[in-house]
Amino acid sequence: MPAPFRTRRMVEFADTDMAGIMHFSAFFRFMEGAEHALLRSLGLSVYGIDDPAGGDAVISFPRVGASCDFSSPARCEDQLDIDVSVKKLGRSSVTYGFRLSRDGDELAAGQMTSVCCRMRTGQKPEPIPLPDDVASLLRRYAVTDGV
Ligand SMILES: CC(C)(COP(=O)(O)OP(=O)(O)OC[C@H]1O[C@@H](n2cnc3c(N)ncnc32)[C@H](O)[C@@H]1OP(=O)(O)O)[C@@H](O)C(=O)NCCC(=O)NCCSC(=O)c1cc(O)c2ccccc2c1O
Repeated sequence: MPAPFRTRRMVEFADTDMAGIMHFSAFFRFMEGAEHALLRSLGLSVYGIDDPAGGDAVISFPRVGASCDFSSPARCEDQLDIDVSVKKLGRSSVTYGFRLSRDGDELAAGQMTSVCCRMRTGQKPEPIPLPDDVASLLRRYAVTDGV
């Protein structure tokens, strides 16, 4: 099984709540930031990729699902390791899995699903098949057979 993509991020004061622990919404920001870092590491960008059909539409990845389970609190100035893997590659969708840990101890685990879409101003996003080159790059972090 390939190693997950790993990035590290410090918990800032603004990520915490009045109890001094990281707010649940910040976990989603950390997961999203880690996914964007994974895309950058593959030469892709969160701002979009070229339309395989040509033309000037933007191809991007709106989210259709996100969840996270929280098992232990994180505190201001903790350094969190965020591991990202690709749990599922569908026709147009990508489901990422995330593990957030501190010094090897898991604090939270989550997942997010994005759909590859052609985006046109004022129109609903149009799901399109994942371009082969993008799917091939994402497979580097695939964790299940047949992905
Ligand atoms: C995105 C949609 C246009 C998809 O339309 P629809 O759901 O009708 O499409 P399909 O039924 O054909 O399904 C396509 C594909 O998605 C899978 N899927 C659908 N729903 C779910 C779900 N809930 N969980 C898991 N998977 C789901 C389905 O199985 C199909 O998979 P295949 O692999 O078999 O093809 C439409 O759903 C839509 O417009 N939704 C609203 C999107 C939205 O507004 N999201 C919230 C804001 S987006 C956001 O926060 C965001 C964050 C980022 O970090 C971004 C980064 C880069 C770009 C954009 C970002 C972004 O928008």
